[in-house]
This record gives sequence, C-alpha cells and structure tokens, in this order.
Amino acid sequence: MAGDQGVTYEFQDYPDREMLFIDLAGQLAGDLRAALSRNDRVAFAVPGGTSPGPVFDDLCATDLAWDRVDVMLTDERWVPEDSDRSNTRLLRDRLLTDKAAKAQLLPMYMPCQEPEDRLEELTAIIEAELPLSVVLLGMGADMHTASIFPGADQLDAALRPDAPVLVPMRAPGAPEPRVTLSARVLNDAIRKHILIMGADKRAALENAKGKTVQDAPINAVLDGAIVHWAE
Ligand SMILES: O=C1O[C@H](COP(=O)(O)O)[C@@H](O)[C@H](O)[C@H]1O
Repeated sequence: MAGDQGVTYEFQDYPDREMLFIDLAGQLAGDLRAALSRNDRVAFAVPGGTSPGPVFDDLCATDLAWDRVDVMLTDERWVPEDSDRSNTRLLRDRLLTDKAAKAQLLPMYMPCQEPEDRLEELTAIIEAELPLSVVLLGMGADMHTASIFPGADQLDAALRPDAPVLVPMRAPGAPEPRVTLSARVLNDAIRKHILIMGADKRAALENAKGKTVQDAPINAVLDGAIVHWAE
C-alpha cells in the first residue's frame, strides 16, 4: 500500500509491460465478471491515449457476458471519430472487437463544434448508467487523469464533491476541447484501476505526493485504487 495524507492505494509493479497488460486484462475481466454476477448490466469506463491499447487487445479476447457490458470513455477529445486523436476510435479498433464486439459502446462525442452543444444529451445517456462498476484510468506525465488537467478552465468544477457527471474542459496542454467524467463519478466506481508506464510517469506519481488536487489531479482519484506500473 502506498499513500499520502489519508489517501491509500495499492501499487502493483510488473517486471515488464507484457506481463502488466496480461495481468491487468485478467483483473479487469475478473472485476467485470463479479459485477455481472450481481447486476443485469454493468458500466465499464476506460481511458484513451497511447497506453491502454495492448490491455484492450487482451481483454477483448476474454470470455465474459459482453452483451451485458456498457463501455464508455473516462474522457474524450472533441474531434470527429475518424481523427487519429479520437479516443472513441481507439475503443472501436482495439476493445469493441472480437468477443467484446457484443458490448454496447456509449457515446462521449457527438458531431458538433463545441462539447457544450451536446453536453445535456451525453450527460443523460451516461447518468442512466451510474454508478460505474469498473473504471480503468490513465495518467499523463503532467499528472492529469481522464481530461482533468492542471491549469484547465473547468478544473474546480470537475473536482467538486457535487460535480456534474460530465465536464467540458479546455487546458493549456490539450490541443482540442475535451469532455471528462468528473472525479466524483470516477470515485463512485466499485473497482478503480490506474495504468501508468515508464520512469517519467512513476516519477510524476511520486512527485504528486503532498501536492494539491489542483496541481496534481491524479491525487483526486488515487484513494482505493490499484495502480499498475511497468517500466
Ligand atoms: O489525453 C489523454 O491522456 C491520458 C493519458 O494518456 P497517455 O497517452 O499518456 O496514456 C488518458 O488517460 C486520457 O484518457 C486521454 O484522453
């Protein structure tokens, strides 16, 4: 167990990335099966970005009742789905395939100029699924998680205990507008995993210790999580 100021999380350190991908996919499948044994449908939120693709490659080939799983993103970049920056595109290509093709993908983007234009519709779809059963999060080297970035315009709104489900976000380090699940929604998940890889991200996680959630938004979701790390 690692922790800081009342925040405790489990840190799983893997000998290499391949072992992390296989083991994390197995743990996610186990959590989803446990949730499916208690519920008719389960909500599963996953990150985009560069890290989770290989985990999705293993997970999508796993036998479970995918037809009862509702998959959503933790956050989306406000770009059309054919953009190679689209997190939805990553999910369609790497997770909603093979056995997991039977899962239902919930939208976190609708074609229009700004996230605010369709926020109510997206919120209504996601709100009906809550609480999340299982969430996988990523983290950037700047200590952002989902699209909760240090210095972002709606940072406080995403971190408030009474935060809305979805928060539109614009941040200096993000080239396009974003939409993100709030920390409240992420923390309400029954099981919470965080995937980080590389020495820079491990140093960033260490560096987050003692910092405020505004300076290190990862601190807002660490409590009770399992952090999976490999070099
Ligand atoms: O922009 C994003 O960044 C984070 C971290 O991404 P990575 O490429 O460093 O793995 C990701 O978790 C988030 O979902 C994504 O939108």
